[in-house]
Amino acid sequence: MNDLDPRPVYMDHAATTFMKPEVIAAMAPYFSEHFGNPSSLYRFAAESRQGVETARRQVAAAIGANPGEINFCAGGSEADNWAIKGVALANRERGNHIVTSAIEHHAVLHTCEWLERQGFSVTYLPVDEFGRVDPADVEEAITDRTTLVSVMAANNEIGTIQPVAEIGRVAHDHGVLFHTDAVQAVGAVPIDVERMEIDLLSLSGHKFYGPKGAGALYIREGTRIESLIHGGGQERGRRAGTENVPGIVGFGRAIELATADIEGHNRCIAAMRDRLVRGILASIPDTRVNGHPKERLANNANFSFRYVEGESILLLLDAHGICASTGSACSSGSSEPSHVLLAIGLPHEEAHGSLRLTLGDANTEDDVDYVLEVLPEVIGRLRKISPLTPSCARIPEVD
Ligand SMILES: Cc1ncc(COP(=O)(O)O)c(C=O)c1O
Ligand code: FES
Repeated sequence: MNDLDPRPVYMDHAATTFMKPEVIAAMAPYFSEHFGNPSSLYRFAAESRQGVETARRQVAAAIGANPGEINFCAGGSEADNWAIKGVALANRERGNHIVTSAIEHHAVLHTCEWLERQGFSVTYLPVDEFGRVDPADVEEAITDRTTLVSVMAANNEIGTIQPVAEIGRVAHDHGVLFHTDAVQAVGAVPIDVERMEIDLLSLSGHKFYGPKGAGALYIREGTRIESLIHGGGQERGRRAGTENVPGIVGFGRAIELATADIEGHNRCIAAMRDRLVRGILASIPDTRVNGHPKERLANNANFSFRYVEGESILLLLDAHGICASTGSACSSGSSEPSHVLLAIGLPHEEAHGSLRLTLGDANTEDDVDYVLEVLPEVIGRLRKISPLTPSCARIPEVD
């Protein structure tokens, strides 16, 4: 970004995405002319009802489900809470044990911790150095008291894709339900709930160019699950509250667009990402790439730069108009760096200097060039002033 071009270089698509014009266009009439309450009986409200049902079909088609198995809610966090608390509470007489992984999103981890405080027991599986869960570990962790396995489809920080189908098979071999948080995977990894043996799957619209505050939980027909939100009879009595009709309509259109050509989209994004990674590794010494070399989201690049601190990197990048993320957490008041980076075995110092760049439809090759121009300078400047930098370290040249 310079004085002539105030557009930021946005490389934080894992945090959220802009909304596609087609999505905004699909939503627009539901803010104005089709404002009826889908539950109302007069004909005027039928447009709203149809908007919701069209979206339900679009979501179902995108993941290989039946429309009746799609339940709209307020986003990925609610879907995760619903899946885990809902299954744990509904199946209490069968058991009180849940198996999950150490690198789940906090919407899963904090939900599991809450359940532990209510008397449930949770196994947090370790991951390997690339962030993969071993299906054999899932099998070993399952006991006759286990009611749910919850392992994310793809990790939001390091982009690692899990062997979801294998984990689903293991869970089902033992008669245990399988939930996956697919918030980061939808639109990037083809999802088929039948083939992958998934019973519950969390989705969030704002990660695939849809609206924020719109999400869904796929619940396989016949699954025993409690509701979290009680009240009216919306969502066939499973999730009360007047529907966010424009949000649901946008969510449906966005998932349809995001899953139309996953392979072609990934090819294009991965080409940019790979050039970015190569350029960074070539120009900044003492750098490592975190996550799986192959089984990773096409748009994700996660680095650790030794001797520097992630939040300082972000501040300097921000001063250059670059939006990115870090796994370090000073500003949030926690002195602990990312649980994901620690779980893949990074020493504390390296986990502190992490940077996540996630590409998407907002990016061009020029953006990659710009980051490749700015980042070595930023890291060089920080290493020069860092007390951690040894005198023998090679520091990128700073003007
Ligand atoms: C893997 C994962 N799960 C859940 C969430 C929460 O989704 P939402 O922001 O829609 O509540 C996120 C969002 O960052 C995520 O990346
Ligand atoms: S110094 Fe920032 S998270 Fe540790």
